[in-house]
Amino acid sequence: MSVVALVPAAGRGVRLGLDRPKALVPVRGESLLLRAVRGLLGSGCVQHVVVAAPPDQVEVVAAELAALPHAHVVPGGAERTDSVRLALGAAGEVAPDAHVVLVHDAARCFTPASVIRDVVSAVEAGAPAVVPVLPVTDTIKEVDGSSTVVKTVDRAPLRAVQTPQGFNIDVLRQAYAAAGDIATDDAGLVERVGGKVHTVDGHPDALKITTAFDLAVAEAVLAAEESSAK
Ligand SMILES: Nc1ccn([C@@H]2O[C@H](COP(=O)(O)OP(=O)(O)OP(=O)(O)O)[C@@H](O)[C@H]2O)c(=O)n1
Ligand SMILES: C[C@](O)(CO)[C@H](O)COP(=O)(O)O
Repeated sequence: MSVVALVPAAGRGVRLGLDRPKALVPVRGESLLLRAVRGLLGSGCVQHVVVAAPPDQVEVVAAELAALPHAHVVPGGAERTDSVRLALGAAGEVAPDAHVVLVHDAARCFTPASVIRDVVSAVEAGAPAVVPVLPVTDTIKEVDGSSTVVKTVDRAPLRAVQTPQGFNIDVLRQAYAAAGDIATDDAGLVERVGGKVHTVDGHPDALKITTAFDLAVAEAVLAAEESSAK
């Protein structure tokens, strides 16, 4: 029995606006993707990784990960959901004994190992689907089409969702088999087929690198960590 992680990394990074796919963008000399895959394998609870690469960059991505054992690369799709579906298909061949599957954004490459382990432990303890979450800290308002506030939403029960999201592999396969549409996250597909999704504590370090500001914050935090370690 093993744990396989699927890493959707086929996005273009339009909001980051650089000259290459976001997963291949370096932070202090190492790409987001290399950091994400190494973090999964280094957590001690993931045995196989399947990366969904931009279809025209499969060889570049494979070369990027060549030094890591147990990392496989497949072409991704047009939407994140398509990329995960393709990686999930390949997982059956790469890790036929997998009982737990994680789905982890390459763009959340600073996720602490403790979060990865907590998600895996919760699935192994019997949860069909598990997501790491953080409380919402801003005031949230609903607005209408003319940018006018309709109401202030009670934020107490709201949570911001991170990755890795963990699943019993049969549950995720069933959700993807039933899904006729895309979703912004994988647990959303499990919800649509009536599956129960559990939560564990997320971590601020598991932020998704989306904009140039996020990248600058990551650079600054790593630089500070490196200089305090000297
Ligand atoms: N067709 C796609 C789109 C996204 N992703 C991956 O899904 C994760 C979360 O997506 P996001 O952060 O939105 O990345 P991009 O789609 O690249 O960003 P943008 O929307 O700015 O282009 C990323 O690791 C991204 O590479 C993917 O594998 N396949
Ligand atoms: C999966 C995810 O990272 C959870 O927060 C997020 O939904 C991805 O969304 P995106 O719009 O594809 O960045």
